[in-house]
Order: sequence, then C-alpha cells, then structure tokens
Amino acid sequence: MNPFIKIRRDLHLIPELGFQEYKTQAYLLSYIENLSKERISIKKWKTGLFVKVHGLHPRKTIGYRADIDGLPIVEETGLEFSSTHEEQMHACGHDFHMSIALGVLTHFVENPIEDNILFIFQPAEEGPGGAEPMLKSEIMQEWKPDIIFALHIAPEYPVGTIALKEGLLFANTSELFIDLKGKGGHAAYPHLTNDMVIAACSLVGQLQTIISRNVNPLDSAVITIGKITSGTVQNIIAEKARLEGTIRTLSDQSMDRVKKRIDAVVKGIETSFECEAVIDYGAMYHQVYNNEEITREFIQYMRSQTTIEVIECQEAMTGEDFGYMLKEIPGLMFWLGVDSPYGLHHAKLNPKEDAIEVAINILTSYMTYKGN
Ligand SMILES: CC(=O)N[C@@H](CCC[C@H](N)C(=O)O)C(=O)O
Repeated sequence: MNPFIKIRRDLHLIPELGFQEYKTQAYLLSYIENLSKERISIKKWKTGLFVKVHGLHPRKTIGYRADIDGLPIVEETGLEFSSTHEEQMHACGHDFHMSIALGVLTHFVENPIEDNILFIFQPAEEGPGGAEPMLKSEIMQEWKPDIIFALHIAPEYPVGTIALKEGLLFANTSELFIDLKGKGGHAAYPHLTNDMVIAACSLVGQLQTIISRNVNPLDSAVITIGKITSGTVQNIIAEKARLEGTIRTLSDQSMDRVKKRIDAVVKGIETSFECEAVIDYGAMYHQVYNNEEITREFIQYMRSQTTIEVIECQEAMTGEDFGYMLKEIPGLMFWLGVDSPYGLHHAKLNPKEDAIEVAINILTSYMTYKGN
C-alpha cells in the first residue's frame, strides 16, 4: 500500500473539530519529526503547524496549505478504518488534504529544490476559521510565502482529473445563528403561549423567499438552515428555538443585501409571533479568488502533463477560508477528482484513495518546475 494511503487511514480514524485537533497535530508532528531534520524548521500554531522546507538557494517561498479539521457527523461508510471519535468524521476530505501535503513535504525534504516551501497545516476550516488568524500570526508574517496553493477533494470528478478556473472559484460565506424566545406552556392551551416551533418553521420558509425574491436571478445566493433545536417533549409548547445555518453569495454586495433582508424578516417574526429574536452572523469567509495569471500558467503546465486531465469548471457555492490567504498572497486552489457517489459533508463519503498519489505527483512536479 502507498504509505500516504496508510497515513490517510490513520488520520481518518481520529477526526477532530476546529481548534481541537490535538491528536491530529501530534500525529503530523511525529511523522514530520522523523524526516531528516537538516532541511526543515517546524513551528506550532495553536492546533496547527507551519513547516518550512529550506531550499538550496532560495529566491522565494512557495506556500502549500492543507486544512486538518473534521466535521460533527456520525460516519456511515462501514470502512474498517472508520472514525473512532463519536459523532466526528473526516467528511470533507481533510484526511486526504493532510496525507497529500505530507507526501509533497516528504518529497521535497528528500529532493530539495532551489526555493523554500512553506507547508501550512491549518485548523478549523469548517468553522470558526483558522486561515485568517494564521495569516495574521507572527510566524506567517516572518515566513510569508510569495505564492500559495491548496487543493480540495471533489467527489463529482473522476480520479486523474483536476478542476479549476481563473478568478472566483468559491463563494463568500457567513454563518447564521438565530435565537428565538417566546412563551412556553401547555400543549392544550396554545392561545396562552407564543410557540417558538411555529415561529421557527415560519422563519425557515420566509428566509427562502430572500433567495427567490430579493436576489437577482442572474446572481446566485444560498441560505441553508442546517440545524433547528427547540422544545423539550411532545406536550409542551416550546419557549425557545435556535436556527443554525449559512449564507453563500458571489459578491460582498449580495452578502450585505441578503443580511439586510434577513434582519428585516426576523424583525417581522418578532412582531407577528410576539417574541424576541437575536441574530449572530458568526464567522465569515472571504471568497476564493484564483489569481488569473498563475491559474493560466498552472493550467498550461498541467495540460502539458500526460498524467492529468484539466477541467475548466464553474464557480461553486462552497466556502473556504483559504480565500483569506489568496486575498493577500497570489495563488490558486483547485479541485482534485476523487470519484465518490456521496458528496462532501455526507456520512458515506468515500473518496478513491488512488487520487492521493495522483495529487502528490502533480504537485511535486509543478512545484519543482516553479521553484528551480
Ligand atoms: C469546502 C467546504 O465545505 N467548506 C465549508 C466552509 C464552512 C464555512 C462556515 N462554517 C459556514 O458554514 O459558513 C462549507 O460549508 O462550504
């Protein structure tokens, strides 16, 4: 078995949520510390890591970022190396991202190029976001790369393909949390209460009208409520409800507009259901915007290789806090085909592991070309 498949499986066993990636960090560290120390410097940052592979005669630093956190999902793949952590799973491919980064790192420790390469193992991509604080950290300011790359697995594309485009690749995101407080009471006396289950249901429906009636049909936006909590038992009217969701837009202006409409709709709920509502927009991610020139050159390079097929794709409504890094450092992100019938954030996501070697090969070849 390819050693990086074994590493992916080890990491798949121990998914951890954002800023709790202690075992993951320890695993990464123990692997990296076993490599030849001559060329590497390591600095811990919270539950993440910066690893610099020193070049032979560096003129610049190439950055490569891998995210390391898992999701709160009960795994249903039935794999023998399924998650051992209750209600946590690598369901967004970050186990792949890490093992690929370790494969590329190992290659350059053994086969140094002229330039430095900075590997960034970043916590909390799924939330609340590790990229922005990591970017602002003293370590990053000292070791700041001149150009930066990252990939994300793509279940919808076959192994042996990558997909990307110049410019906008992933949407702007904002988390959304709404707490409603009314008046609970006996299930048989609804007229004496303000039922927050009814208010929450009505609110979910009204939020969707923002997408269908306030966003230009030629633009794109998404509001998803992924979680509702309310009530205690079947015969008590709920005093409180909490909605948890996310907003996606293709521009900052649309994000402002959608939030203004959410504020207005929630005010309407307060009036009509005689309740109190508190909105918290949580963490926001900057859109992922691929540098045009670097992307053109990257596509041209990849098309000159016989081992990979390049698909020029459309933008997606996914979010990625790597967008913050691309806002400050020129570079790109691409999708890596991993061919799984179940998509990202699904309990049965099972990416094809052959893609790990494909990714290590194309990245080492491209970075060697860029950094020599
Ligand atoms: C690639 C991917 O799936 N990223 C996540 C990022 C989540 C950001 C934040 N927690 C939010 O939900 O807005 C995604 O859901 O797109």
